[in-house]
Amino acid sequence: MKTSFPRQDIKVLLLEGVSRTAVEVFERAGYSQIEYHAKSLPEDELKARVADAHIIGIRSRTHLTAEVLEHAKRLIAVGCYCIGTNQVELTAAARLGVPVFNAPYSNTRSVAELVIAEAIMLLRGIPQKNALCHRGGWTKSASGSFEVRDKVLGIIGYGHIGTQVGVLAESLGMRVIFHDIETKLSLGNARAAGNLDDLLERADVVTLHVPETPATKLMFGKNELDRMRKGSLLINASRGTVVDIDALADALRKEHLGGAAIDVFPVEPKGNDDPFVSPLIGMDNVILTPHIGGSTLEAQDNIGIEVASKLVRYSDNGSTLSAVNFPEVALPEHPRSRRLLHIHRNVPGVLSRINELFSAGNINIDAQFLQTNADVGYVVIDVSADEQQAASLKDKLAAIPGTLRTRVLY
Ligand SMILES: NC(=O)C1=CN([C@@H]2O[C@H](COP(=O)(O)OP(=O)(O)OC[C@H]3O[C@@H](n4cnc5c(N)ncnc54)[C@H](O)[C@@H]3O)[C@@H](O)[C@H]2O)C=CC1
Ligand SMILES: O=C(O)C(=O)COP(=O)(O)O
Repeated sequence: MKTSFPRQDIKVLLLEGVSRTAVEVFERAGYSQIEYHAKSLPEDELKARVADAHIIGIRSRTHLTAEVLEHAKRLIAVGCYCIGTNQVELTAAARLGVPVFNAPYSNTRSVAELVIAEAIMLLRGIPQKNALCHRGGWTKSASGSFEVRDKVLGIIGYGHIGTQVGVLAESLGMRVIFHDIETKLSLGNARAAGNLDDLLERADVVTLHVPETPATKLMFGKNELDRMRKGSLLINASRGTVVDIDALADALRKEHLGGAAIDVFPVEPKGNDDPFVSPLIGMDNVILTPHIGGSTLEAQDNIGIEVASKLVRYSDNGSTLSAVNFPEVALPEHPRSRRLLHIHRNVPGVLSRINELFSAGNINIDAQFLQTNADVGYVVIDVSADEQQAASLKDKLAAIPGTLRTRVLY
């Protein structure tokens, strides 16, 4: 289908080494202006690179703050090639008329597998034994080494990842308890703990799977660590801001915890050439991984396809299905009509102004789709109009008070 804004004029900026499958999706769809960076960019360079970008693709490291987004004057959409979207100021993006997409499930299994592997390794004391062997030592002993069977796994945040971890853990014979702020359907024999303290007091291994929100920031500090059983183990593959890392280092030094596996940190290096600094460095009973919970080839390839496809679909057809900050509209193709998009602040009266415009111009509306959220209204109008009429309608739509963006798609 011919779009009114040629695809070859649409600039796609891809950062943080997103999978090449994303590039292939864009290229197959006719998008040829693709700027690809293997790293996240320092803020000044980011502001410069986003200035003429229509589509931006990032992973967890790039912070698209309101200030950065203000520099992206041509921005149509953002794709987070990951699950977390905390790195984007979602409300600011919505207020600029920019939908943000992610891949809510594509790396779920990868994180769950890593967590299970870490639970096994930690319960067997493998990190310490491995470190000692590398130093030429040898401690063949069963002391402090346990099977996972029959141990209690406490899952905090029983969402997509938490439930997958629970299912895998039960298949190994673990007893699963969980805590969530929402009421959740238990899978298998998992049971909701009475509350967070109850979970901490019962679990042999605690694993965190909450998103980064104001409520989860430092939700796991000295109090929570003190509540954990002596010798128990902590796994965090959620976000580095969730755990007070100094309090964790302290609990490990005092041997209150038996070990930990940490994949995410309050401050993470921007790329693979930058140094990693953490109070946990040098602790043999701690597995440190460089935020690779979701970094498997399977997950990254799927994420590349999933997010790029959502971005292409929005750019070509206007569909916002599964956008995380935007009214969701799934649109059929109407190739014989012209499609106009109108994104506006969600204030009373905009839709009637839009419809007045069409009736005054005697333009027939073939189909109309409207969805709103607290901040934004999104209207898609398919009309019988020629190219000139569509261009003039776009200008008139843009003049309606409260308008954030208008586009003629085709
Ligand atoms: N290490 C890595 O590479 C990866 C990390 N992640 C992180 O894992 C997080 C979780 O992912 P999903 O399971 O897909 O998200 P999800 O949204 O399906 O599940 C999160 C769960 O946490 C619960 N929750 C929220 N606030 C809570 C609180 N204060 N206390 C207890 N429960 C709370 C929610 O109700 C929900 O059930 C992501 O937001 C992301 O930050 C995701 C993928 C890869
Ligand atoms: O999916 C997520 O939320 C992750 O944390 C994975 O992030 P990444 O794409 O590896 O930077």
